[in-house]
Amino acid sequence: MALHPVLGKLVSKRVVLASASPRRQEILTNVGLRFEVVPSWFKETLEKSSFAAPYEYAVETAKQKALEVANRMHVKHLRTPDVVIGADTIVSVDEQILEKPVDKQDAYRMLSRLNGKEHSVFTGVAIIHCHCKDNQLEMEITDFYEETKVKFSELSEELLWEYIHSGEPMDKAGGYGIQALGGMLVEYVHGDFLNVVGFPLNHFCKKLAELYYPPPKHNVQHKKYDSIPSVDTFENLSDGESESSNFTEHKVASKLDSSGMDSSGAVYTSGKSSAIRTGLTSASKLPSKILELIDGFRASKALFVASKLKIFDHLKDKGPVKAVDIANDVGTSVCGTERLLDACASLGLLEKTPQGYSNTDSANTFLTSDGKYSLHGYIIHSNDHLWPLFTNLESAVKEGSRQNHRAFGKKADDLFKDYYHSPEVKQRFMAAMHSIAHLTARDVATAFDLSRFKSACDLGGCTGALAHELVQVYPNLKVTVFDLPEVIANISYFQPSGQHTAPVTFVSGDFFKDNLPEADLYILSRVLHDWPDEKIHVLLSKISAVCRPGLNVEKIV
Ligand SMILES: Cc1cn([C@@H]2O[C@H](COP(=O)(O)OP(=O)(O)OP(=O)(O)O)[C@@H](O)[C@H]2O)c(=O)[nH]c1=O
Repeated sequence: MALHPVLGKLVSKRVVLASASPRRQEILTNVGLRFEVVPSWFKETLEKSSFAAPYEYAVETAKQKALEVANRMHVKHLRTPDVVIGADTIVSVDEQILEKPVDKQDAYRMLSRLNGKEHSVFTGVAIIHCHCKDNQLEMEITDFYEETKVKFSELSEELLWEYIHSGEPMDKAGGYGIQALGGMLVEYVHGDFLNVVGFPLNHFCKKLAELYYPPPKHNVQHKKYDSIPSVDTFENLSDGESESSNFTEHKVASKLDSSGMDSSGAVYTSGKSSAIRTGLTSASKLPSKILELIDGFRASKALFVASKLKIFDHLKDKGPVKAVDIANDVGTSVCGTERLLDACASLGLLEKTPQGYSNTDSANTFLTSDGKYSLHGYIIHSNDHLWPLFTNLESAVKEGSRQNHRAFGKKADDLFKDYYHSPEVKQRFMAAMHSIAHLTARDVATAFDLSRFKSACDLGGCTGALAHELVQVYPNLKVTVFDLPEVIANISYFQPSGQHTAPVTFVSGDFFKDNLPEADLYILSRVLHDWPDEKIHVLLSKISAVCRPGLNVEKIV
């Protein structure tokens, strides 16, 4: 594929995406780019009237976002990245710039302006190459923008409000997301679709091609790339030609050698430049997805162990702490702890400074055990339960059976009896289900329009995390959580505090044996995968028998 050679140039670099936009992360991940995400703290408050054209505002904002991250990482974390990418997407209509709406009324104002008209979406992008010289940060900034024209159909007030109530507009420039429900509002798109979504991938690759494969000096005016050069063009470029650039193939190769990526040794240890020249061995061919899969378990295990040792709890609300102090408090070896902490820092879970280690924002939010959005329970379940099972995956494939006997020394005839046989395992399992359900509940609840349903039954709904979110999103919905008596007896610990619990009721029973509570909508979330086909058939038949004719059934699995 033609784009890979140029993205391959980034393989050995520490690339940072200075953006919190999940769409940008997805667009770049989808093409195999490996990067850290460090959202920028730059406030998007530049004076719009001081820019001659809307795109200049987007480019400057993108640049400021990237500069803020590059400087912060250099100064605060002593982790100077090689490349920082910043982006800013704006919508422009009638010479006005629209960014993300601040509330529903603002979204309505924006969508009304776009209604029935053509507008432009501009994304400004900044690519900053960083070098650290004598502890000084040196930066080379490249920026560009891309424009895409989008036309909205004539839309009724009712439709606009329905769209606004879906929640989709709120984190999107212009108040719409073309990639999801907002796509239904759009009559045509002229230009790069991904530019509207938040990142002009094609233009980005062209820029990288210009940077990494600059035209030879004697021929500058003839060798401007109008489009992304083909693979052949890249492979024909000799090392000598590339040496004229700061970003040479040679540098890529030597970095890969020294970084200890021994799994690629066959490619890179046969001599730096010759390795690059032979067909198989271009940096573009580095199978980064495969390497990630090979090494992925180490990263998971580092996270699991740090969570198990409650290192993120230990660092919560503290300034930097030295490895030796953490080791003393946790009761672990100093050398082992230091290595684990370093691994966590390189995985972006901790920050490391000469003063010691501290939690990143996302560690504080997701990895401490008592946070509102803590994933601690799910991590511990993954470590204590799923890890030993997956270790026996080979036997599971060969034998076609569960591996509980190998992993835990006893057969699992009924998975849930197994979970609930001891209070400790039950608590762990419920905490795991609660943490992942709580975190994803809002997305699940808003992925469907469930407003026509008056009552719902969440079968196997455990602690009610999804149920509580559903009644928030659909105030007219009453939700019953149906789960085993052992579960229902233990739910109080997980209930949200405050007023909003009234429409959720808990009923205990076994959904294979007992009558199901009456409801317009039945939800099976994280349930079906646990059971063999015969059991699923029993369950779905029971649901089908109690479903009332005339009401649609949504399936959330
Ligand atoms: C028009 C449109 C925009 N977006 C999103 O709108 C945000 C723009 O805001 P931003 O300020 O450029 O970025 P951000 O989300 O605040 O992140 P950051 O880079 O950290 O400032 C980005 O998310 C884009 O995907 C869509 O997802 N779909 C669309 O059709």
